Amino acid sequence: MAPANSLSAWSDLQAHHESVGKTIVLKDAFKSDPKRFDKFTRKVTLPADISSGSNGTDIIFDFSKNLITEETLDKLVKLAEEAGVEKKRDAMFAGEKINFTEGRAVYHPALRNVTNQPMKVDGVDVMNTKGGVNEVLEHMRVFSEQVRSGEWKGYTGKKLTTIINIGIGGSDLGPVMVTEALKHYGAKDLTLHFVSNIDGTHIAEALADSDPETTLFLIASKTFTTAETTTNANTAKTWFLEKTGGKGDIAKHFVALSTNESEVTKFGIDPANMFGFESWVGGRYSVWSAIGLSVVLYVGFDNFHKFLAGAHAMDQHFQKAPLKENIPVIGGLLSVWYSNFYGAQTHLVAPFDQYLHRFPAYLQQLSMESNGKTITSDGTPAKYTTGPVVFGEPCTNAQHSFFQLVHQGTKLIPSDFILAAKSHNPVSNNLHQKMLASNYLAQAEALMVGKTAEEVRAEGNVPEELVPHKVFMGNRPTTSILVGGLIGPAELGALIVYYEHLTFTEGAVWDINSFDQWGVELGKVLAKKILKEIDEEGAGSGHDSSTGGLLGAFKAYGGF
Ligand SMILES: O=P(O)(O)OC[C@H]1O[C@@H](O)[C@@H](O)[C@@H](O)[C@@H]1O
Repeated sequence: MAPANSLSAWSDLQAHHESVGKTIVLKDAFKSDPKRFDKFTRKVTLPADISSGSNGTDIIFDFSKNLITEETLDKLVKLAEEAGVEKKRDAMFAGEKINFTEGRAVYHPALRNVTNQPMKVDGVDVMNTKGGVNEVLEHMRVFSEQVRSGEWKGYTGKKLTTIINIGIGGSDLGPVMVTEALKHYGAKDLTLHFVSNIDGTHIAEALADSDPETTLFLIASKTFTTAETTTNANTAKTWFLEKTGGKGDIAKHFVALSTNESEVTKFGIDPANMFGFESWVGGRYSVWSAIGLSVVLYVGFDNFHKFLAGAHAMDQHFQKAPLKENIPVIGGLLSVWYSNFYGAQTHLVAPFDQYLHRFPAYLQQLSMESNGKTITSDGTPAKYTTGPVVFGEPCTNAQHSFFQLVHQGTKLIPSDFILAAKSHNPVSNNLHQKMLASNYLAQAEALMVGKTAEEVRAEGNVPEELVPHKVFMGNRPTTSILVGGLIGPAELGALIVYYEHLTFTEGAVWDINSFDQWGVELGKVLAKKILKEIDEEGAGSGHDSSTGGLLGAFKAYGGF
């Protein structure tokens, strides 16, 4: 594929940005077009049998408060066409090796292919082959039901009531985020811990809280070679064997979620207690795979299945909807519009939902590990900016911390606001929910309409020298996502997949490989070398004076 800036739609968008984009005033656009909301709002509906509402759940994506006209959207769609977004999407769903730097298919949609469409990689039916998607799912169902019912017992015959998932990156962020988001559906008698950091505090605190007789460890690692995970897992194993005086049965208390059977076996886990998946599942796309076992244990298999089904519904929308109606495509194109034509460097995602408090952290890996790349498909550096810095926190909290900058700072921060119409906790007769919703609506409105100097003065009693400080420029774009009911498993699945395919669309336009992650390697290699040097005499070798100086100081102060 060609670099994005060589496409004719790109130059066309540049000219369009100069003539229209730069001058569009959103509040005026709404005044002059009463149909603007309808024109730029798109909807998916999740069917009743999977959704949390008895009539199905609509999820509304309101793109109307973005800096676009109908012409802009047409031109962005043209860019997607010229960049081959549809062709690339179809190649992904056909199991082609679109992860061209690793020679792998990108096939996580198969994990949520609950309608059992034929899906093949290298001619192999990944759904029904031995060890394939359906078999692993069945293993997850059986195992989770055994653990949840107490039929699966620890070495002293007790029910397992503490689950410690040890994993990092994609083997942690998905399970953490989803179990938090679906806490309402979680088993109340289960305590979950997620240990990811190599900082010994993380595993120590989880172990201090746990009883070896009733603890189940899930060692979650696609490669089973990640230093943090293998070190934490070994520490957990030592703790378990010490605490049980060597009587503890590893087979009853440790399972592996991985693609690497030989390393799993070396660690001492019976392959019968391994839940596998394939190399075509990228770490940041793995919550749908065996890596999601903690989710299944916590919310039960039926809910996990709905989670997959909601994701599948969004996959189908992405596959079938024409580009101009295609919700993740529009989201991705807007990101390109702001990044490449307005110079935006960031993207804020603010869920107005406490259960979604880890959603922005999850999206950081999804987006920034996928599209934090410079090199395009022909091996040359992109001459345009690529993946934005994604950040966020739940609202209303974020409003009381960094929203100052979003409203009055010098940077353009395209923002997504997410709200569910219904709360799982309608306390105080829904007062909280109504206040939450009023903030969700008010923030997007305030960011758009702003406040002029005249309006500030009209409020009266404002000293003239304070007027400029109280002005809000407005015209700051937001996308409002409204879940027309509760956020249950299916709704959550669909929301995640919206962002997955938004990220796909961005990468497809930018002509980068969204599916490798070479950028995480260099630090790992250097850390290995330095780890050795900590145990050797001196302050290491071949380092710059800062690294060497700090290494020496660390050893001296730490007594190493
Ligand atoms: O699941 P494992 O193999 O332990 O990897 C955990 C994480 O490691 C990081 O360095 C990246 O490669 C991530 O994409 C990955 O999710």
